[in-house]
Amino acid sequence: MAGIRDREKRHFPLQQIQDVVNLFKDQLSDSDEPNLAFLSIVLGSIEHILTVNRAVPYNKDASKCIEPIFPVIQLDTIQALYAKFVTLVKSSVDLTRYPGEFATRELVKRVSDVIWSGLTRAYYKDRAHLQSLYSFLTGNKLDCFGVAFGVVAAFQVLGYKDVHLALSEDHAWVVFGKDLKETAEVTWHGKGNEDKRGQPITVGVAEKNWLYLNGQPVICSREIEVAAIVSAINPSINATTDSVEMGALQQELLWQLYDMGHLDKYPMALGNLGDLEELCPTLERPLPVQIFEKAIESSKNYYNEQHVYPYTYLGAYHCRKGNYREAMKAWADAASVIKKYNYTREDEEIYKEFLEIANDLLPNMMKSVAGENASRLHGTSILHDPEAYANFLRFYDGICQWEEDSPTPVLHITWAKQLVFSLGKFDPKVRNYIDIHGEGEEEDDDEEDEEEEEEEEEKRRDLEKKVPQKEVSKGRKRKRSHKNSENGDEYETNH
Ligand SMILES: CC1(C)CN=C(N2CCN(c3ncnc4sc(CC(F)F)cc34)CC2)S1
Repeated sequence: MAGIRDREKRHFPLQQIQDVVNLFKDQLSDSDEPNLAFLSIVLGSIEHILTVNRAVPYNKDASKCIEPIFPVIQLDTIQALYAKFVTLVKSSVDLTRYPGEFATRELVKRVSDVIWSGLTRAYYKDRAHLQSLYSFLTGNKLDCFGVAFGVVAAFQVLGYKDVHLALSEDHAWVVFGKDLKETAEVTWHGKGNEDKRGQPITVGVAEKNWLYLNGQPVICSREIEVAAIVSAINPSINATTDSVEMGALQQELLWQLYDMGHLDKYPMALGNLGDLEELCPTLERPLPVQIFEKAIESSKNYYNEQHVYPYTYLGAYHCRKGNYREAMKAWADAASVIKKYNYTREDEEIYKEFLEIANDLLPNMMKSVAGENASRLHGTSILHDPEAYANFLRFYDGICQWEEDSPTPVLHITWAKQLVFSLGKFDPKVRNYIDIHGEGEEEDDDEEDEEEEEEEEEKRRDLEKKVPQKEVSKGRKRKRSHKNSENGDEYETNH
């Protein structure tokens, strides 16, 4: 990888957002690859000044803290850090020992060890602003994503074109070798899990496993790796405040990448852009819902619809806007994706996502709709809507199917309590308008099936006559006892 050339130098000093957008545009339209380490250091240094170390000028009335003007980024600052990274990587790897054009598993493990050994012993891994090489080079700290990205940037410095970032919805690893056929863990995942660095991600590991998206992760090109560091920008100053400037820079860069087609295969980056557009709409750009729909289309077109987050981005948006019908559909669609997976102990992030939907967002939605007299009296609320009820049942059916055959239980008493609460809010009449078919039952269309259906119906009617006013059970009674993951209590539930 050529170092920092005049191409890069002439953009400095960076004094405003447009300067950074122009630098990225130039890097991305260059015949040569965009320089990942260089771009990560630039973004990390801007983010540091705008969020971590905000030298915020106070006007005379100290109560009004004004947003700092964009920091001036000097070339020599970036050059010094870039040289430090190149020196660290090149001095740690004796390339004469790896003569081939493609990386080997041994070399991938070696480079991962170089990044790994550059980290301070113990630090809070989930802290914000640990995603960039600026953080690595000035604070020796990286988060899980940052380590994987650092390995890919290091291989670019070493001149390899085959090592690329692979991204799932909660993990990152690398692909390498001829036709990118090889995979390797290069970072840790979650808390209290032994890292598996150097190991391949086999079909057996990835199959029906959400952490590896059932073998459908985002396999990045150099341009999508740039999109990943832009998407990983974290504009938050603290739990309640974001840097307006940093958010605006991230939004501008994401639109730049969008226009160049580099977000087409990156649903989460599209989701991030949709969230930014909700906060601060850009004139003559697609609406947030349209962007979230593009993320769903991307998952359908490129990832066999194995990604969950495109639907939870959309559901969360509709919930915030009070579009409860649409939120219910998006969440039912999300559950229709997760049901194909088996829940394992390393899937806490998606578990928390569905827990919040089922036990917080949905109940509060039902509560607020039950309180709305007008829509309730006129029967226009979701409580009278068979479609909403069908999606509600599809949501829970997906979660139950997710749990089935899983090594770790999903549901516990709180889930059951909240289900009863939400279910009870629907108007009983809504049940007469939906037709429930089991999984895989086809709509039969020939004669004898019609008769069979009639006989079935006849039997159901007879049974209902015998069984006074009680819902005729369609499923078998299952006794199940499992740990309440919250406090480890044992208890029994009947399904
Ligand atoms: C609907 C949500 C709960 C809202 N934010 C979500 N995010 C999901 C994770 N986010 C991401 N956004 C872009 N790229 C990536 S790659 C990755 C895995 C990590 F290990 F590398 C995570 C992630 C951004 C924020 S999902």
